Amino acid sequence: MPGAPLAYLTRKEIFSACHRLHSDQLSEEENKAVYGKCNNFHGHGHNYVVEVTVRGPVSSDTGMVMNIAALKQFMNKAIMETMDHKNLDKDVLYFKDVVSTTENVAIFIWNNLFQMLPNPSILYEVKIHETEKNIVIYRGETCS
Ligand SMILES: Nc1nc2c(c(=O)[nH]1)N=C([C@H](O)[C@H](O)COP(=O)(O)OP(=O)(O)OP(=O)(O)O)CN2
Ligand SMILES: [Zn+2]
Repeated sequence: MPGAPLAYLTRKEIFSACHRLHSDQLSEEENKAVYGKCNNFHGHGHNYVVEVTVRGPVSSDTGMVMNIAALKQFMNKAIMETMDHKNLDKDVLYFKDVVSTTENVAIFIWNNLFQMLPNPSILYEVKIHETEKNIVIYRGETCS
């Protein structure tokens, strides 16, 4: 809709999960050197704060970019049902061979939502606060 106002809509969800940073591509020693305390055998947990942003025209009919109720449902499926109160490395197949860094969790969420959204082109950003201090943003971009 050329000329329609373009707005950014963000919804936040919080999920609790545990993980261990460990790569099968590395030796035990290399894992300890690369991941330090995060490679501890029994793992650790986070309360991940996820912010999903969609971007699109504000419909003159509904006054919405998309219904937050719909975004909430998609995020429930893409995030809460798949990862809340789970062990990412043992309960989520995606992380069987992918290291459960926050970068990869953001990519996983993006991929899930991209497949679910009726109009995936409005998906703009997945932002994850792994801790108070560690934040990752993914926008579906690839390096050229
Ligand atoms: N590039 C990444 N590096 C690290 C990630 C990650 O997802 N991507 N994750 C971790 C660990 O999961 C860890 O739990 C977080 O590390 P850390 O910074 O030690 O956690 P805190 O912020 O709580 O520690 P502070 O001492 O308060 O900084 C590590 N690296
Ligand atoms: Zn961690």
